[in-house]
Amino acid sequence: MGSFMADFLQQCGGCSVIDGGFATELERHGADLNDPLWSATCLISSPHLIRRVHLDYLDAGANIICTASYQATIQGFEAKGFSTAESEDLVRRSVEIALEARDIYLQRCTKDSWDFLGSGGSWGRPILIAASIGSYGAYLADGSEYNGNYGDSVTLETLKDFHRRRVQVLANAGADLLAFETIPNKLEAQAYTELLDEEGIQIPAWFAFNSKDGINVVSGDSLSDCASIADASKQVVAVGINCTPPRYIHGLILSIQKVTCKPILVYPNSGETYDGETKQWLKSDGMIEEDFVSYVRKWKEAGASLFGGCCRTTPNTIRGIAKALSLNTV
Ligand code: MET
Ligand SMILES: [Zn+2]
Repeated sequence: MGSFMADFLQQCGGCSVIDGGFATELERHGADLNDPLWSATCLISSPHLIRRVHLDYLDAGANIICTASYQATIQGFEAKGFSTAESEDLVRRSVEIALEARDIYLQRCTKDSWDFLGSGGSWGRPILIAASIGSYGAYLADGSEYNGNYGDSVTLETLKDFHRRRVQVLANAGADLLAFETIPNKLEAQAYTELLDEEGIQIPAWFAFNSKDGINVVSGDSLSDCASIADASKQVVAVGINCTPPRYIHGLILSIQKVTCKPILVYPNSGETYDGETKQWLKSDGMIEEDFVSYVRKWKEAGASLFGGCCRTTPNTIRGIAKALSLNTV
């Protein structure tokens, strides 16, 4: 795993572009995600829309696309009446759709190379498929991915048992890496590193934590402790932050850097906050997309090398980031 990310970043010219908000982009296209499976409900009802959103992000310049599996759990599909085998197929399908999108995109680039060269000449850029894994809190769908409060009855073993089969299925489905996202506490980070090891997972992983105060991860656990757990795992090839307001990112990068030399990734949300009761996103700090993109320079200076967006960011955000990085204006 040692040089996986270094090699990839080198092929990308030093920095790489991650995609933007996936679930919220499905919603913008009209998908109804008011369901315990959230975006994963589209694996059942509208795989074409999933493929479309992946393609939109590739067209916008992303080097890494994250699959629709964030909230796709075997337990969640079983609760809807699917058999275990069908549930595992649906989880696997999330990777297959992303692989299809990459194939379609690359074929189109070969055929329409004129358009492609016209759009910035990024022909042949490397593209990775990251199999998304949301936290146990995301499966509970009760907001606990934003407070990391699982209660005393949830132990390291509970979390390992919960995640084990999905991690195996996703790791064997053809993805290039596993993206553990929105990790709310130390216990879950520890469970992931142990699982990667115990299951002999053959592909690398990244760990992305979330914060709501700009200092600690959302549970209140220390970010340094969390990032150190990631640093200690040979399988982990990048560590960072996702789904966190842009204004906190700079400081968080600096604290991650104190405990790891691994590449740092950041893919913040739009800066709006989600109101679980009204199920609406509220503008909180007047962040507009141009501001977000202009922050990339600061984040790069602070030491991050993979940049993208999370909830409520769009292909436009990603186009802005890709352009800024390719023009070396950041
Ligand atoms: C709540 S964070 C969601 C992350 C996931 N990759 C998505 O964009 O849908
Ligand atoms: Zn998000």
